[in-house]
Amino acid sequence: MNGRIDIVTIFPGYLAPLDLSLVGKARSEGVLDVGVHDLRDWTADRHRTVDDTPFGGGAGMVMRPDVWGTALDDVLLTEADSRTLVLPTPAGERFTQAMAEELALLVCAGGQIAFACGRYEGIDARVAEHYANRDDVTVREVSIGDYVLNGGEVAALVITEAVARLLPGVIGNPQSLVEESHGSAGLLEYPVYTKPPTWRDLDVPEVLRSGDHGRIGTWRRARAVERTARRRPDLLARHAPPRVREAKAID
Ligand SMILES: COc1cccc(Cn2ccc3ccc(-c4cc(N)[nH]n4)cc32)c1
Repeated sequence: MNGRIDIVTIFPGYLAPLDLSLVGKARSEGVLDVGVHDLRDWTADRHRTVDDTPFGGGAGMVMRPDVWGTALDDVLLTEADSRTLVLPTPAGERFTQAMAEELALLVCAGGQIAFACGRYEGIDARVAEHYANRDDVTVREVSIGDYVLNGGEVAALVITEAVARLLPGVIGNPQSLVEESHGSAGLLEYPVYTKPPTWRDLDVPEVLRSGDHGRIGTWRRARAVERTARRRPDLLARHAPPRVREAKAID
């Protein structure tokens, strides 16, 4: 796997968590290449200006297209198998596990994922437009949820972690990827327990201590369906077997 992830930001320190834990270990072992770049390194003025006032008026400032263009032309690698420019924004398509899998497959194939982390009121819209017009770059404007952050860095951390953990050699036990929520099962995670068997008068469900793996599997699936129905019925509809979906269509 010789793909890579690059992140351009005016707050490189925000991406320090990528030096830690599993992603940090994968980077130090050469399993994954991640580059963090300071956008101000591509400014040409003594004040290292990256923003300006918005055309059409309104509060706040907008990030300049010229600085972003100079930076991204440098960061986007012609030698990569592919180039995907991810622009975090509240106005983006929703980030999902399916998108994480798509991006992970690109990185596995030697592709580059480049994040442009905006601040202020966002990045001049022509930056996304320019790179979307290039036939060697794919642009994804992505939201990590229906809430407003102050910039794209947290979204880049979220997306990078969700993608990196799918890459070969990053997490110790790939089997756990199969069993996870939003994974192939499409249901929420069942509740998990460990020792002690009783804690503050609360007992671990007896079935989990029975050693009967058939019963355990049935219990876990039932808890996952129950939890999904209660907390995320939208996922359950997607997960329902075809006959149930047909029945709903008939109703
Ligand atoms: C662009 O429109 C905006 C409107 C109000 C504030 C901001 C602040 N802001 C700047 C850059 C930026 C990048 C991503 C996000 C973001 C993503 C998600 N899921 N929530 N918030 C927010 C960002 C932007």
